[in-house]
Amino acid sequence: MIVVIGEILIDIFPSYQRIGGAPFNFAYHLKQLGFGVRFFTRVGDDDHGHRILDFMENRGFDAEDVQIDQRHPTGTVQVALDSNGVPHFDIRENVAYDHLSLESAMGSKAQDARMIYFGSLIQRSANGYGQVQEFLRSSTEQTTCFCDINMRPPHVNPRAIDDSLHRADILKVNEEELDDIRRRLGGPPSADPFVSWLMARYAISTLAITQGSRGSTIVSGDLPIHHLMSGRDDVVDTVGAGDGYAAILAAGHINRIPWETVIDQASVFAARICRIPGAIPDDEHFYDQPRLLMKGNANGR
Ligand SMILES: OC[C@H]1O[C@](O)(CO)[C@@H](O)[C@@H]1O
Repeated sequence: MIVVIGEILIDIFPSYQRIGGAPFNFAYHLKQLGFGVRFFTRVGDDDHGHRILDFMENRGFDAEDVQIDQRHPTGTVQVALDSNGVPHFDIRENVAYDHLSLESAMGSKAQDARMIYFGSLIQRSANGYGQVQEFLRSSTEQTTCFCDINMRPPHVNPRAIDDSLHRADILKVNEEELDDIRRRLGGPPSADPFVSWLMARYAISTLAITQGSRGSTIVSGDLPIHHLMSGRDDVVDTVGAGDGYAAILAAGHINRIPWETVIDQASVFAARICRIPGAIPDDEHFYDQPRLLMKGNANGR
């Protein structure tokens, strides 16, 4: 079982609306790939919240894991796109997910999950920070903690970043986020020594760095593995590309697929997410190929 905690929200683009939020996007992909997933989140008792609940129930999520907040609205984000489809997010504050309670998750078997995914946006509020960190503290040693730092200034809580890095076994960041972390922490000024320093300081076993249309790098063990892209074509928007990448990374880790294969598949999947509006596809056949490719491998790691 993979346990995902965090926000779900409505991405409001200039001419369409999509369900989003990095934890939800991640959870959705893994569920479609055939993994057992529980997703703990919170929505408002409003039209957006009802739409989200209907959607999740239709796609087989457990509605009991979705709290309904009577006082705060469902999270929304205004998304503006530049000419390359790269988003600028204007994220509404004090919404339902900021008031998530993980009490029911802590009272269940969720701490025994094989993997827990968490991010940093939900930790912008004192409540979200406290809940996430308490949940992580109560997890067992066997659980892999997958942390996706989503720096969305000004929605950044520096203490949450530091604590989250301490909890992370697998860390996924983009290159701007890595720079931001470097500025906050100090450490070696150049890229490779900083990565080694960061991984040693926080006992991170695997670090993935996405570099937009230029590719990505996975560092796990001694050698970094690079994947170079030859640019992206047909981009609608890049919203959720990193979340798709993270989902394939998690699937590859769980099924012990060699990182060389994982990085290729994660890159292909992220590029496909860029060709659809928003972060998750409508077409259920979207997952046919990755579902086959990400099924364990006898020659795996
Ligand atoms: O963090 C806010 C934004 O990030 C995303 O999750 C994509 O990674 C969007 O769906 C959301 O609006």
